[in-house]
Amino acid sequence: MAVAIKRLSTVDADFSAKMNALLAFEAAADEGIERTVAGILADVKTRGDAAVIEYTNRFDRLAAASMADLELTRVEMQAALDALPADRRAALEAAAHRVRVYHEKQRLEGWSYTEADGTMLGQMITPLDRVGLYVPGGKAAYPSSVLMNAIPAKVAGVKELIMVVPTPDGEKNQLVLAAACLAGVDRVFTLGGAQAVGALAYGTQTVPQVDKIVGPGNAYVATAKRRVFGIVGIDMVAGPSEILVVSDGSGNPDWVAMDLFSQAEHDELAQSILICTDAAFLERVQASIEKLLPTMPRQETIRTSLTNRGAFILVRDMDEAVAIANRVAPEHLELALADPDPWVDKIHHAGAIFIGHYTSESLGDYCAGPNHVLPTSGSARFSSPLGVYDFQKRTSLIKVSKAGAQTLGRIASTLAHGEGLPAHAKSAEFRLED
Ligand SMILES: NC(=O)c1ccc[n+]([C@@H]2O[C@H](COP(=O)([O-])OP(=O)(O)OC[C@H]3O[C@@H](n4cnc5c(N)ncnc54)[C@H](O)[C@@H]3O)[C@@H](O)[C@H]2O)c1
Ligand SMILES: N[C@H](CO)Cc1c[nH]c[nH+]1
Ligand SMILES: [Zn+2]
Repeated sequence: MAVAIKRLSTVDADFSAKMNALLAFEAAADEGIERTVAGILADVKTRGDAAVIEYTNRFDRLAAASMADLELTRVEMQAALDALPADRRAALEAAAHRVRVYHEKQRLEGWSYTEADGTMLGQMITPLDRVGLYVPGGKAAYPSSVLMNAIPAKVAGVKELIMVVPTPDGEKNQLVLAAACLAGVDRVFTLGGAQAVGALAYGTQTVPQVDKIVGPGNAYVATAKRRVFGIVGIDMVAGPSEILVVSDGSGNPDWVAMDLFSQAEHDELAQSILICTDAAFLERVQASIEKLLPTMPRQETIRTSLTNRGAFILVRDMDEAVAIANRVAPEHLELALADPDPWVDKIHHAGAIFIGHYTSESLGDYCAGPNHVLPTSGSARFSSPLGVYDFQKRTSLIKVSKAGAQTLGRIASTLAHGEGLPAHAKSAEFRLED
């Protein structure tokens, strides 16, 4: 059965309406999910461990009697790392190294300057004390997400990393445990969904309350993160994975088809879009999809994702392609072009840009170095990849000299009177000499 991927063309009169429909999906806006998550969070807040255990047993089909059954020991994590086959361990270590090197460049440094009268002003950078890492594990296990979340946190100097990862049916993914060990995660609980987010946000008798929760997850996780924001910090509300390929008809259609599959296989809700200036190339990619899909183990997920949320968009030229890409603001954008470099700085909204035929998005997911936790659902218009800066806080520093207090005191006093706040004015005036 052919994959009925949507076809759009900029020459169509209703192109704009079709684009709106394509982008209408809003992550976690489902009312049923909102209600379920609100109930779980309230229950975890009130009953703590008991509620966490009940929801985990229900949703992940476990039989935990106490929280001790839902926490992994250091010994277990080390054993997982030690038992890894040599090729997997080498790949994990190589990826961890590359991710660390890239993220070390992101560390924010403090700064200060001193004015002529001796007043010093500056900014101090401090790491967060305790962070919760959500590692998804419902439909697939993500050791790479352990590295992408934990390594920047460690580079920032976070003192304590608490990881949660669901283990449906009690299946513990050994590569996930090994990655947690390698990345220096402090504690791991086998919890998922809204109950895991609630435990980290409110703290329970066993799970320590964290300052910030980071990491992607499904709609239950995203909704829970949005609801606990304010009690704790969050990195972003991540939706399903997305890829947008911009093609000029050069390159291999099989490569493009597989790149579209690579995000579609994550989730039925993932989005894969191909924008192309060449109608004949779109047909070649469609043929590649039909040829390659039967060879894929997760073909039903890919088919559903491509059918419901995928699209081929025929454009008149590269300027149109870039304008549409900027409107979509995708999580991942591939420039599958013969000469991609001139187009890079015309892309203003994308989580990550993959430049040229050899840069498959999958390399970024695992080991190129940049983070794979990226803004989705158009939020690349205003937010950035997860990075070291997400684990650092800025504090302003102000040290006013006696001379500085005279100049600043007069300005502050005048403005404070203007705001009708006499105590503010007096506190500045007390320090004036005349
Ligand atoms: N942005 C990224 O960097 C990135 C990386 C990896 C994965 N992802 C995305 O993360 C998502 C992972 O989703 P997942 O489902 O595989 O794992 P998940 O860990 O996010 O969710 C699993 C949990 O969902 C909860 N849940 C499931 N059904 C429920 C229900 N009916 N009621 C209440 N709770 C329920 C359960 O508690 C379960 O433990 C995918 O969309 C994938 O594309 C994103
Ligand atoms: N593509 C995902 C982010 O959207 C990250 C990932 C992890 N493993 C494979 N891929
Ligand atoms: Zn991926």
